[in-house]
Amino acid sequence: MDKINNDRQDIIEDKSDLYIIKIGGNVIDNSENLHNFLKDFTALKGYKILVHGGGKVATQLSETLGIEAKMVDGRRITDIETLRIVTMVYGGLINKNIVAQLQQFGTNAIGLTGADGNFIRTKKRPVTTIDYGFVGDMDERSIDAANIKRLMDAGFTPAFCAITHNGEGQLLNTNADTIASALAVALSKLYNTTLIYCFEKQGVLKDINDESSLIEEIDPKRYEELKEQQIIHSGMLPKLDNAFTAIACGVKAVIIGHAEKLGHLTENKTFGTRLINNA
Ligand SMILES: Nc1ncnc2c1ncn2[C@@H]1O[C@H](COP(=O)(O)OP(=O)(O)O)[C@@H](O)[C@H]1O
Ligand SMILES: CC(=O)N[C@@H](CCC(=O)OP(=O)(O)O)C(=O)O
Repeated sequence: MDKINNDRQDIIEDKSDLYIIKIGGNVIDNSENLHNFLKDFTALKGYKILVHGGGKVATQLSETLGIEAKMVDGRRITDIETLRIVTMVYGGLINKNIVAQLQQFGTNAIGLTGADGNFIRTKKRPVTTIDYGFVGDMDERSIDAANIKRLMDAGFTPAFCAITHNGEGQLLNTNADTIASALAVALSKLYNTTLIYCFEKQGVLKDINDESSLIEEIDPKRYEELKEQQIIHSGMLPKLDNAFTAIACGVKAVIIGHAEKLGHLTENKTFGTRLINNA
């Protein structure tokens, strides 16, 4: 075992397998699908971290409260009212329900924002032509990998929501795909890390309306072509950008696939779209 010199603390490299699994808002919104997914998550052996979104639920609550939900390039414009809503929805309602269900299945989950344990510190996105409000951006020092490892060594399974903090008392809203990718990169220094994006489709599709049109592998060149042909658009663009960043920065494998297929990993079978880093 090698000793790694981490900025914040010295830690021992483990190099066990670690799965970082992100679950998207459309699955969370369906209680049966979420339940099945959490059961499959529990069945997966080894070290695991869950990251969840919940954008769909936050949008619904905003609208119920008469606050318009505004997204630009897949990111939510987060004014102070919206920050209150996302904190309640992601950090409270969704996170605690997920933790309770994981406990029911036997996973000793601990529900976290980035402020808890100071595990994820971000910086408020600077105002340019667009003011995103209380949105937090990550950098290479944002994640405290050493203390997350300690939590897992103590037997806990972290379940992160999409709320972070700036270390000066301010909570910030951070895209859950980005959190999953940054966690995977930081923890890949310590573990053999696989990043899995689970959502409501079979993976990256040639035709978004045809679930049988799965693209099984994508490399950076193919990604550029698919973008040009507008086969990939909207929320899939930041997801793939995050996924390619992860694989270029030491993450062993990245999979994008249907939440109902997570159980394939327990049987050592793959699923969805795999990213190839041939850069
Ligand atoms: N080629 C594609 N294949 C699959 N989904 C795509 C594709 N292009 C765009 N999308 C869209 O990307 C969405 C996934 O992104 P997003 O909504 O951010 O996911 P999540 O629910 O995981 O946060 C899909 O629901 C789909 O509408
Ligand atoms: C800044 C920003 O956009 N944050 C996201 C966080 C939630 C999220 O990522 O949820 P899904 O994975 O379900 O899309 C948002 O509020 O929508």
